Amino acid sequence: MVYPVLPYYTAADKVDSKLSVVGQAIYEFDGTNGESIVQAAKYGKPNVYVDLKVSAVTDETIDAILSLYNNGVVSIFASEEQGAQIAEKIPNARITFKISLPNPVAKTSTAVAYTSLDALPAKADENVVSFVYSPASAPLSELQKAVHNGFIPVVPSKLLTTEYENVSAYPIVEFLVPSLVTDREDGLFTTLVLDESNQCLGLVYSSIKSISESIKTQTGVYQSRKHGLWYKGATSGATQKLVSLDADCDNDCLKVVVEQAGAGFCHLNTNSCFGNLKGFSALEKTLVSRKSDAPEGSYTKRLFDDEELLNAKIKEEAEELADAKTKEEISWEAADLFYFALARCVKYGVSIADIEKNLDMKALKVSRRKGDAKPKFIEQKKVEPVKPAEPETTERVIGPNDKIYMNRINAETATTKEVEACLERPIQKSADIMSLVTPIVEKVKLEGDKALLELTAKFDRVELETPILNAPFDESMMQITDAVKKAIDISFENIRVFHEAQNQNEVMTVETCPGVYCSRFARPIEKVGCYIPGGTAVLPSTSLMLSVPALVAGCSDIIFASPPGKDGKLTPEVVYVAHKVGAKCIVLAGGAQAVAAMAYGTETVPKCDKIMGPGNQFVTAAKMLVSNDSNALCAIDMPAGPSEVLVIADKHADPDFVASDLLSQAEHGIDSQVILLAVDMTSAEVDRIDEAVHQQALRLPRVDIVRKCIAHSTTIQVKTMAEAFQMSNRYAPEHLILQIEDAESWVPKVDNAGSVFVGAYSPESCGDYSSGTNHTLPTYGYARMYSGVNTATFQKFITSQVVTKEGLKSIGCAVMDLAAVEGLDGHRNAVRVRMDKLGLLPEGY
Ligand SMILES: NC(=O)c1ccc[n+]([C@@H]2O[C@H](COP(=O)([O-])OP(=O)(O)OC[C@H]3O[C@@H](n4cnc5c(N)ncnc54)[C@H](O)[C@@H]3O)[C@@H](O)[C@H]2O)c1
Ligand SMILES: N[C@H](CO)Cc1c[nH]c[nH+]1
Ligand SMILES: [Zn+2]
Repeated sequence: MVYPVLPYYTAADKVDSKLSVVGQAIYEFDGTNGESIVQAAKYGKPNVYVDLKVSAVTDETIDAILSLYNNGVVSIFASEEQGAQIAEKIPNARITFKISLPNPVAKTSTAVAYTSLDALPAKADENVVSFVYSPASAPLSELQKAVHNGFIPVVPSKLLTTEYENVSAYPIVEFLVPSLVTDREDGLFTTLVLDESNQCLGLVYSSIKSISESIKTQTGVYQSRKHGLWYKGATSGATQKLVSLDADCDNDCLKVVVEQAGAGFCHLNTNSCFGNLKGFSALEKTLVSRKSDAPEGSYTKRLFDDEELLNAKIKEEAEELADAKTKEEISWEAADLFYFALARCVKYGVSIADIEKNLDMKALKVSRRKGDAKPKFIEQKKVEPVKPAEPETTERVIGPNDKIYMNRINAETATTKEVEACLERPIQKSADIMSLVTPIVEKVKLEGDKALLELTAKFDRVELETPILNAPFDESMMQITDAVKKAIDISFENIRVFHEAQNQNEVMTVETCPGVYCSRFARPIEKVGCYIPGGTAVLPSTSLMLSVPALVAGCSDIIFASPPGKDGKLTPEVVYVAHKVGAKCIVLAGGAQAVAAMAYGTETVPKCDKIMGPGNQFVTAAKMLVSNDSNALCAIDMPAGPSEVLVIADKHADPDFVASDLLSQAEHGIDSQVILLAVDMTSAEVDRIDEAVHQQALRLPRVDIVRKCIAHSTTIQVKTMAEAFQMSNRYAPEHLILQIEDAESWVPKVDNAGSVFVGAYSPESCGDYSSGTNHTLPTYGYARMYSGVNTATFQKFITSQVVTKEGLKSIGCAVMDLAAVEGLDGHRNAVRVRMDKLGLLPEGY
């Protein structure tokens, strides 16, 4: 049952919030005031009805009615004739037919409204909601009689709240009186108290007096069986704002909806008498309280303050939900999405009840009969506010049956901007990626192993019992074939030899002036973290590239980290290398969480002084994040992100070789990029490379990745070698391949690159695995200022000096003069006292 009175508002009436407890209202609609009805409907969130008061139902009226329905209007009260006209245009129109007695009742609707109180049927039809218009002069007793017979009186709103045309206002409670029944001896009404999300807070009792007080004060007031009237929260402070009142189907139980303040409803300080709220209501409550008093620096506070972070999380979780497949994954991802979505709602004061109201409103949507739309309506639909579309990507999509070829541009005819656009890396904006990675890093920092295990379950879809594998490693974990073992051993040795040659372990000493000896010596960094990627492909070669230089440098603790496979195990080749270099342990985790664990340490993961190694955008962003956190006290090698290659080729290059080099990097990942600078080549010559790319790509198992990478990779035709090197130096590629005549003679022109592959027989794969150079190299253009991993990456250099008496004589005055310029007398004095004792102090010092 709904509250048995329907307050009527004319266009001139002011909406009174007190009446919203009735939960419904009807507004007069003259064809022009639709917008204000929609606005009024939002006030107090009642069920909204509309009384149609137009002379004729025109197309404009229909448009306006459609808009009313679609903004949540429950039903339009209309004459039988106008109601029929509406129904003809809008198939699902919800109409309450106004029946003038003694006309026969045409039951074409689930609701009817009688236009006068006179000659009503004895009882309202149980299956139809029956309203009855009451004149302002109708005595309360007559209205109560109608209620008793099952009708809902439509009463001028003013009559319910104020003095109206010299008639005393009717207390709203009086409309409940004739309908409520109770079988209790004390005459009280059993009352359920609920919050706005329909969560039951508890069971109490009401009397007509307490209901009347409740409406008057707009708060929760009940009837205590021992203590009389009970103003909820009067002593505890846990007050209630009255939202609505209702009775159940047989009128013997009241439903009171409230907004509960303070600790909760129950005297035991729980949210409800059935314990604390759970699920959405609990989350909403927590977020609302965090919004007002989240501690500075907390994650929730950051979420509320940083719109970009919050929005990025919503998008990320939505994508993950879309990708989730199993029941567990879907519930996990949906929970994450709802959390961030609700945080955004709370930030803007939107409650779960508002969302539910919106859902109900959407369920009420109707549309015009097909083919009947008037041009004006179509235009209106066009301008309906829509969510701005995501910017469309201009990137080409290479489908499974399409030819796999690179974009092509001629630098001679293209603008500088167009060329630069082709050389832009296909990476996520750093602000976006940072906002994804920051909470991951924070979580591991705060929760240690627990977070590490949770994030591994989330991102790598594997549930582990421990995130660490400590040395000595079990033989069974490094079962590899002899051929692979031999390949690793050969590569190991070449890498060792090349990095040993770089080892500057001699003390370097220079006498800068007589008696002043300056030295520099290297010391290994003690604890080093080696990140070995394992997302789209596990890269045991990277474990060699990081740990062999660490071994050469003499680092005492070598810590590996690599994401485990779906079976929770590590690649045996990685374990074999870990064993070979004497690694202390292997962290079974990947991504930003592995980086955070090594940077801050956890219960099981040792804190590292420096983290090395390549990885995807999450890994690279996390490395940059922790290296900027002075609390982490952790350095990194460099930003080594998605692989990339730039090939400079001329007409002498073998198209198959060029294509194979481009593809060997394109297969790394969809965020990799490959660039070809074709120097003084004809279009036909470039076509041959394109053809080779297509043919070779089709034979690769990772062709799907290749397609996506090639779609944002370009061949740029340039005229001269000078132009090519200028462009390459600006791009600063991770790998530079020179497939040009007399390639070695061009090496001096290289200013910026991670590693250079010179001549037709130096494919990049050799450097990736076995030649001896390191494959962990700067990407994104960081080759302009960073070197690739080398032995020095694992060392720090300490300087020392010996200043003799003679030395003091050489530089003492210079030190004192500069200290005086800086106003640092203590510095000056440290030289002065010495020179004084030695009798070396010149006049004036
Ligand atoms: N520059 C170099 O020297 C060099 C060398 C070798 C490899 N690489 C590059 O390293 C990269 C390796 O990338 P990869 O993905 O294969 O392995 P990865 O180990 O770097 O990343 C995988 C991890 O990313 C995390 N992850 C995945 N999706 C995520 C998400 N939506 N949110 C948060 N975390 C997420 C997961 O935890 C997963 O373990 C490739 O781009 C390759 O080109 C570069
Ligand atoms: N080309 C990568 C560096 O960008 C390294 C690698 C490992 N395995 C194969 N390739
Ligand atoms: Zn590679």
